[in-house]
Amino acid sequence: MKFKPEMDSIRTHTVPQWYDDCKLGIFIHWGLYSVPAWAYPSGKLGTIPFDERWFAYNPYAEWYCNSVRAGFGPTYEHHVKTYGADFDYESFTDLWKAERWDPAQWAELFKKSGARYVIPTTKHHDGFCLWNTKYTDYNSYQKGPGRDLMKELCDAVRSEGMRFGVYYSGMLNWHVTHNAMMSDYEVHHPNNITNGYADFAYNQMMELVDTFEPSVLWNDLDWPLKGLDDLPYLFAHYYNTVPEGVVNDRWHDVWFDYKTKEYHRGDKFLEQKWECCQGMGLSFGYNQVETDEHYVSHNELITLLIDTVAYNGNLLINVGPKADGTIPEEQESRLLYLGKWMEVNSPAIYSTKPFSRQKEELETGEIVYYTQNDSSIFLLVTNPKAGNSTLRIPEPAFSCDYRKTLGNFGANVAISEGNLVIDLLDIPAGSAPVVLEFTK
Ligand SMILES: C[C@@H]1N[C@H](CN)[C@@H](O)[C@H](O)[C@@H]1O
Repeated sequence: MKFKPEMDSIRTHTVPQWYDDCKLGIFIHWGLYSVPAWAYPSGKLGTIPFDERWFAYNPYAEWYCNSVRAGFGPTYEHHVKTYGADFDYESFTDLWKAERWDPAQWAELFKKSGARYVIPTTKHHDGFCLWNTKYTDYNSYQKGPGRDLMKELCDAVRSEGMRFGVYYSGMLNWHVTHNAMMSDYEVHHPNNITNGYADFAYNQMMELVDTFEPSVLWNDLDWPLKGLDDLPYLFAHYYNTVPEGVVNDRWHDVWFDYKTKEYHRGDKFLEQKWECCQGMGLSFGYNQVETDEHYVSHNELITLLIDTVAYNGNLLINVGPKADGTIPEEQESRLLYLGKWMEVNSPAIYSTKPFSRQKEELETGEIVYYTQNDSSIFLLVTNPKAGNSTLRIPEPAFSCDYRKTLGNFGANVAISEGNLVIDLLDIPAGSAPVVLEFTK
């Protein structure tokens, strides 16, 4: 066995090339919370104080259970009006049928989007498990849909040639704790800090490793504090079982292969591999209250990917399916649009590395990004003007030869008075970002 259950051994693990190259993944938040599918679209994570103003007005629809437990606020009021004050969260198992779910359709759509890995919630904070786990009957095989949703999805994803990872909420389990969490402190100090719960989480994570041999272990928030000593055993077993496996950074700072960001991007890493996750709207779980206005636009989604890849990151964009197993049209439309763009422009995305300059804002309003591979430098122009326009890039970061545009538009390129001057020709109105390739 290459890895021993000691941190010195674990620290020898490096980020596998596939993870660095693939750049785009699909996150999926699907569970009991998809039945009520209701949250107050209060605002983006990071823009609202992380106190009652966030927790009682939580825009994350997958936090429905906790928002109702608050006992006040819009979600609580919606729950009482819609289901009655005595309707407990676990009763949603009787209403969740997934009657229109076709995992092959999901996998086909994700493949078309250009994504190369898929990470579904196997168990979110509510504690309901989406696989036939032997550690609790509170799962989708014993209750609700009556199916091993993760096995079916894993098979469909892999049959499309994509990698399958698993999200697991190690720290929180609202099937075990019953008080509302109304502060960051309470979220990180739940009262299920028993050794028994730590063992439960460890056993379930080991079961996920042995059952699915997932390409990514995506733990959320933190790991049970009485289970931290278990982690070297978990990581060693995981890496010995899945040699190309990769682990995120939400394990109480014990270890990570890559860093994560959620919505709020702030200062981006460059040397360290990282991943940004967010919904297309303000929520991960499907929120029936959200309309198209809450979602990033089709072109903003592409810019989000570019702004992540140019800084050495991967974008893990979330899909929040409806309880019946269909994907909301607004989300499907954005994934297909992204996929059409990737069909033409993916050479500037897949298997690239950050360039010496990542982004610059031009006086004419365009924002230009750079990526590179061994033979080319790519210049990606977001929000290009319609028709013909001229970009002037002062003190250009390179002097190599212009090769071609990636797409159906023209360009003339020259160096003039120390500027890289690019005439963009025939850009359609509302165009997605356009890409020019230069030969090193
Ligand atoms: C990906 C997101 N992570 C946060 C915790 N930071 C969760 O609270 C949220 O529901 C979602 O799963």
